[in-house]
Amino acid sequence: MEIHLDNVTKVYRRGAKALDGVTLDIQSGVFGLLGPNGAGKSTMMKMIATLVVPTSGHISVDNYTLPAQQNEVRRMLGYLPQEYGLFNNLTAYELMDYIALMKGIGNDKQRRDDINRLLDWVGLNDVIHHRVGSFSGGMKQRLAIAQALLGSPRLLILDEPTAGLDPEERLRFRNLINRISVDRIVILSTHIVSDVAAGCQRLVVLNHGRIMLEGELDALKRCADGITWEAQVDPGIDTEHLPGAVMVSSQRRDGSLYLRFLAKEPSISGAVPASPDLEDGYMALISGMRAGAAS
Ligand SMILES: Nc1ncnc2c1ncn2[C@@H]1O[C@H](COP(=O)(O)OP(=O)(O)OP(=O)(O)O)[C@@H](O)[C@H]1O
Repeated sequence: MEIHLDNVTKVYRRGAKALDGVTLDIQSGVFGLLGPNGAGKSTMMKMIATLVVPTSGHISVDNYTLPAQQNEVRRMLGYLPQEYGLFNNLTAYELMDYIALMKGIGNDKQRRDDINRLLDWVGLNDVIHHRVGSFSGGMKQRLAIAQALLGSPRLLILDEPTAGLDPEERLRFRNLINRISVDRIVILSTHIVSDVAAGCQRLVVLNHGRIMLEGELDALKRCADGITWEAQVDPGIDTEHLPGAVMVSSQRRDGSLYLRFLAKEPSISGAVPASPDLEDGYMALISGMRAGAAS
């Protein structure tokens, strides 16, 4: 399975350029779409989900061209939109049943088996017959993920799927995604770096509608090679205004302040080089301190 975007641009009616000449190939596996708010992630996902038409450029999913063959693409699609309005008066089972019918899963036994299996998978087996309105935010999100999986879609698009999940649920979600990613494309968008750390084979970093980096996770780390530093400093130091530095984190421990920052030269005495992680690489890219390299 393969998705191809060729020089895709989207300009919304009031002039916002959400995507700006994006060219990209996506193959089977988990593909992460990372970027700050407004980067264009949702727009790209909606385009692949056949809900937004590009202003210019071309998109194909397998041999189908969008928007001309959108019905063929919809048949292989599971989609979790960023804002998912669930029907609060239905039970989890009723909601899943309704969506399964909409997706054309007509066989009663298959529908029942699929629903029970998926609700079990996302850990909602105890509340199958409870009303959705009584669910916590995390439970609603898990139900929204389960509905996207109905019909075993070969293409799964998850827009900010971990929003509203607590750390334990995040972990459960990552395991779930790893288990279902075989032989299909899973595209997930997030602005949280650790969401892509577990499980994404490839990722794209988007900013202002453009691809800043495309590659494997290591390519993101490498963006902060040679510019990541750690220092133990006086707690009174003004960390907001360190010349030429981008602050990644600061932690107070035992009366001292421990800084992790990016800089071409260590602007603080006693700073030692640190081995970059994904967060450092992401900050380096987004702050413009280091241009990304395709791998
Ligand atoms: N329907 C719309 N009409 C006009 N402008 C839009 C529309 N949808 C998105 N935009 C604009 O396009 C740009 C990209 O938005 P998009 O939602 O694709 O980004 P995003 O990376 O998903 O961000 P977020 O995580 O905040 O949703 C933003 O400037 C946004 O304001």
